[in-house]
Amino acid sequence: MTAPILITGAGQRIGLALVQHFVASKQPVVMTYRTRHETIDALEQQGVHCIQVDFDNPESLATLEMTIRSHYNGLRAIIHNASSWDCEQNNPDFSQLFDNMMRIHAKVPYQLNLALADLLLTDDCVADIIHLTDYVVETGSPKHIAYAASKAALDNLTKSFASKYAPNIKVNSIAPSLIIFNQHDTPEYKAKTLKKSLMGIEPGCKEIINSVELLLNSDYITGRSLPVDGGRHLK
Ligand SMILES: NC(=O)C1=CN([C@@H]2O[C@H](COP(=O)(O)OP(=O)(O)OC[C@H]3O[C@@H](n4cnc5c(N)ncnc54)[C@H](OP(=O)(O)O)[C@@H]3O)[C@@H](O)[C@H]2O)C=CC1
Ligand SMILES: Nc1nc2c(c(=O)[nH]1)N=C([C@H](O)[C@@H](O)CO)CN2
Repeated sequence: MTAPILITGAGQRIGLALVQHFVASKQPVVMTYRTRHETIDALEQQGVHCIQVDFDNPESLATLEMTIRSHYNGLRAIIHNASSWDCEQNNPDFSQLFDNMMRIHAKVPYQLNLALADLLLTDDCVADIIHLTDYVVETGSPKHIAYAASKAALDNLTKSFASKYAPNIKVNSIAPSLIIFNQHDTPEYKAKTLKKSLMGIEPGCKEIINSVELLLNSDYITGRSLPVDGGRHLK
């Protein structure tokens, strides 16, 4: 029996698309969600193990580790997808914002990678850790300062864990720019954002699915960041 892939923050959008992709390809998957979106019922009916986790809760990591260990003897991969795209404009308490960004984007992946590494080593194939970072790791972001810094920290964790866990576990980042808009995005924001890349499109979750599959199927790529950004760096 193939060991499951663990995906965090998969109750909606990209994480959910990844879960649905793996269900369709018969790859076992276990996911965490914070808010019980209506999607969770359907996933559970399809046999997906959905674990409710709010990583802001200090006990959440120990509880998640215990739950994973009580159900599985190994993991094929961990995909750190959970994220909060928060900004200074919406958070006058900059200290709290910084802590929140660093916790979800860097501290949680750091602690889970250390706590669950032995489960990644039980499979007879090379295992994977994939960090979802962001194009702004390269540039910073004046409107999402703490967010960008925390994603840069996650990108650095990729390098450290790739060295620490080679050759049995590959560790890579996927660094997207626009993949999918949010429901509240205005037409003006969308038009402005589409102009930021050479391709000028909202590509959709398939770009991340394809990138994840590329990394999972590689025997050689590790310690690297896969840019999925429509040529934004050349605009
Ligand atoms: N969408 C895009 O265009 C881009 C996405 N990315 C990155 O790709 C990844 C997926 O993006 P996207 O699907 O838009 O992500 P979302 O903004 O939809 O967030 C993914 C999930 O993270 C969960 N989450 C947030 N905070 C916590 C927490 N404290 N504890 C547990 N879960 C939490 C959310 O839970 P809840 O449902 O409860 O809110 C949400 O379902 C992210 O890492 C993102 O930064 C990077 C660049 C562009
Ligand atoms: N957790 C999230 N991170 C990011 C999101 C998002 O919706 N949730 N969206 C973006 C933007 O698409 C940006 O890449 C382009 O404006 C960035 N990160």
